[in-house]
Amino acid sequence: MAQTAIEISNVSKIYSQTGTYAVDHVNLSIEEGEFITILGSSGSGKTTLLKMINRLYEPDEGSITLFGENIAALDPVLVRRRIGYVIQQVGLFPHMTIKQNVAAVPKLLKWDTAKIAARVDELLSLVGLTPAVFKSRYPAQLSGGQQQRIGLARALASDPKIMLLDEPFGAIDAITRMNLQDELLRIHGGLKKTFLFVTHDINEAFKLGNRVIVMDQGRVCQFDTPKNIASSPADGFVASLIASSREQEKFWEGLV
Ligand SMILES: Nc1ncnc2c1ncn2[C@@H]1O[C@H](COP(=O)(O)OP(=O)(O)OP(=O)(O)O)[C@@H](O)[C@H]1O
Repeated sequence: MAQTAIEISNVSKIYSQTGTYAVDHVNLSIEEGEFITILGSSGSGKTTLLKMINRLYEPDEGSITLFGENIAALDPVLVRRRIGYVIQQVGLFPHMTIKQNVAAVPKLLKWDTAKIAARVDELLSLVGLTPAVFKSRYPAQLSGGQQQRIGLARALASDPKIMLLDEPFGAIDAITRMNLQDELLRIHGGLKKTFLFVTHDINEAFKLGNRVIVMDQGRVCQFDTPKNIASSPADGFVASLIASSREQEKFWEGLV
């Protein structure tokens, strides 16, 4: 049986400025190797939940364990090194080449030069960019989609077991986004890592996730397979999300 990769027990986060629960008593158990998507509207607590998993934020209540270890007892820097993190604003280092960007964490970990060079080539190929073409370019010389691929390569560099992806394709055009989704599925299938992917797009969530977490106002409304959620929505919010997606389908059917 697969090991539990992430266990979230009764976790809450209350921002002092507003006094309301951004994340409200969340319980989740995620198995190693799963591709989990977190779906919810703006402000539903998706990013806050993700940031508590890599200790960018601390929960006000509850606990989080990664492979059985409570992260509150670990050095936050160590936790972050064990987790790959990709965000919408990729945040590549502008004055470093693509090679230097991808090599940043292995360099911090003091890998030897030959191992780093081989890893950079391997990762660029994995994300679909020819190493010889892209290695010596700077981030500004890449398209948004290519930068996002580099962000993914950089996050994978030290071979973390868990990848957190916060709307990584949010600012990408529809066609590139579809290609990136397919590539991400291929990469996930080959790597056996646990992926947690945040999106507000129901089609993206249902296409990528083997299970989907639906969030609303800090709470988990449903956590199940796309098929089960589509056939048995747990509450009115989930039902309305599915209904809105079906409305869009009808719109397209009406056009052709
Ligand atoms: N640093 C902060 N200080 C105060 N309130 C915050 C902070 N970050 C988020 N919030 C509030 O917490 C709630 C959850 O925010 P969060 O960013 O986690 O939502 P989200 O689902 O990721 O939204 P989006 O899809 O828009 O990124 C929101 O009501 C937001 O206004």
